[in-house]
Amino acid sequence: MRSPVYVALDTPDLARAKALATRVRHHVGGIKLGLEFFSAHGQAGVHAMAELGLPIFLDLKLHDIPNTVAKAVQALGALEPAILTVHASGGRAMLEDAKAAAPTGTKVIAVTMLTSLDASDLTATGIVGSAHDQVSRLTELAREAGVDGIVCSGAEVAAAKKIWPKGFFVVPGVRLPDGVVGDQKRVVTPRQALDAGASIIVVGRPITQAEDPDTAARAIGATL
Ligand SMILES: O=c1ccn([C@@H]2O[C@H](COP(=O)(O)O)[C@@H](O)[C@H]2O)c(=O)[nH]1
Repeated sequence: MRSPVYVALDTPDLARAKALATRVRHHVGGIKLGLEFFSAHGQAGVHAMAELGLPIFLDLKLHDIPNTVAKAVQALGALEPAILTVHASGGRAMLEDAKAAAPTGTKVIAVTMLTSLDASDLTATGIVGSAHDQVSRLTELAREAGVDGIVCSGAEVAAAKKIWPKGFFVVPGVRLPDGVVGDQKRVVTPRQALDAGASIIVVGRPITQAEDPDTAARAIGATL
């Protein structure tokens, strides 16, 4: 069975991304390419990474008016990513149009509340309620809009799964108990995320910044 761990290759260096992916390929289920990589290398870079044969999660977190997002999704279609992210807060029409514009095999996943935010960040942006309330609200919206699932932290995934039992749940902000948290605020361990209902977990720096990335990836896999 394929590992539920997707490694986030957050680097603008194509050679480094390829080298990292090659080292950890037997311990992960796929690779996640985000804004840092895509801004540096665009579609050509994604094609180059796809040659490694692992599923590609294109984490661009699209967020704009429905027409613009739909056209962007269409333009990305040739890449046929396994997973593509948009922001749930873009609204129902944007989510519906993103899903309609995506290739059949691509899961369109809505980011609810970034794992780098906590309750005080919500308040500062004028959002009423807890992280749990916000994720629940946006999970319901994503379900109604017909996308395939959501991104949330491991602290909310069980509640989100109750709202949407058939949803696909992506959980970043994952750390081993003694791990460096960095800019993440809502963090759980890989095991906790999966036990709570994550479909896949995203792990970046704990693997990519490790002295020995394959040992780090293997160590995370051993806890699952
Ligand atoms: O809410 C979110 C959505 C996406 N991410 C992305 O996941 C990885 C996490 O990297 P770490 O180094 O393991 O912290 C990164 O690419 C983010 O862009 C997220 O962290 N939270």
